[in-house]
Amino acid sequence: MRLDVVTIFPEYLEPLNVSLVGKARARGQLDVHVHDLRDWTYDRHNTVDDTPYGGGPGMVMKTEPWGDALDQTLADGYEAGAHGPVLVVPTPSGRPFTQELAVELSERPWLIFTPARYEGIDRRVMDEYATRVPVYEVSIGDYVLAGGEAAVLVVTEAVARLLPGVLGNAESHRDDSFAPGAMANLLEGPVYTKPPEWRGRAIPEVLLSGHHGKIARWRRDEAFRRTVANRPDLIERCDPAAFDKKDREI
Ligand SMILES: Nc1cc(-c2ccc3ccn(Cc4ccc(CN5CCCCC5)cc4)c3c2)n[nH]1
Repeated sequence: MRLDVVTIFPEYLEPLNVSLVGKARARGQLDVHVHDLRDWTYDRHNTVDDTPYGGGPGMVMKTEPWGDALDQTLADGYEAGAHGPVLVVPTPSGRPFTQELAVELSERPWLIFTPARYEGIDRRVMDEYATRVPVYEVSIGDYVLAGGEAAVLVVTEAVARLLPGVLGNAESHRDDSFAPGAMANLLEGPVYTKPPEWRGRAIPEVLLSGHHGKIARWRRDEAFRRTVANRPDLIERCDPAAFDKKDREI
């Protein structure tokens, strides 16, 4: 997969050099290119913003730098043999970024992120590129950030861990909260490791029993409890067949 990011804060994307994404890049599973939007400004102050038409708070990012940057980014990617680009535009007003959307994006060969700052990008930019490539406007949550770069880190990590071979077998995403299967739509339950006792706190006996069926049932019940407590809205999405009443020890 090829990832391009166009930003006025390229240093904000340094975390893409470490950990899971960094390793995937080193292994050649991800080809990441970060571009400074100001490279496509030609005035003395490298201006990327201006006042909003119609008045209102803050500044709006100008069309020309984005147009030149995205044209060049697309041309470079095609030149390098990439294909099927989609634009991923972080915004508070976008569609919710979910595990389902992470899966959809992980199946694309080329993502171009356009994290903005100020009050966002002049609408005509995405109107223009929507005639050429799919544009995904995504929100990573119902809160307002100062810009889109943090969202790029979030989306990139969620997508990268789904790429074949990126997560080791031991870290499978098969049992993710929102992955299909009996645990689908349930939150993660509690996890434990050695020592067997810590500050007078022991491990739930069932986890030491070696009885895999009982352990699986206990984990499902704990996930259910946690979901009821923290995300009751997810319960209605659960598959009732996954919860045979006689099994559940609630
Ligand atoms: N999930 C999530 C993603 C973001 C995100 C993503 C990208 C950018 C780029 C800029 N900001 C800041 C910002 C601040 C306020 C507004 C609203 N404002 C109201 C008046 C008319 C103009 C728009 C919009 C953007 C961003 C914020 N926040 N949260």
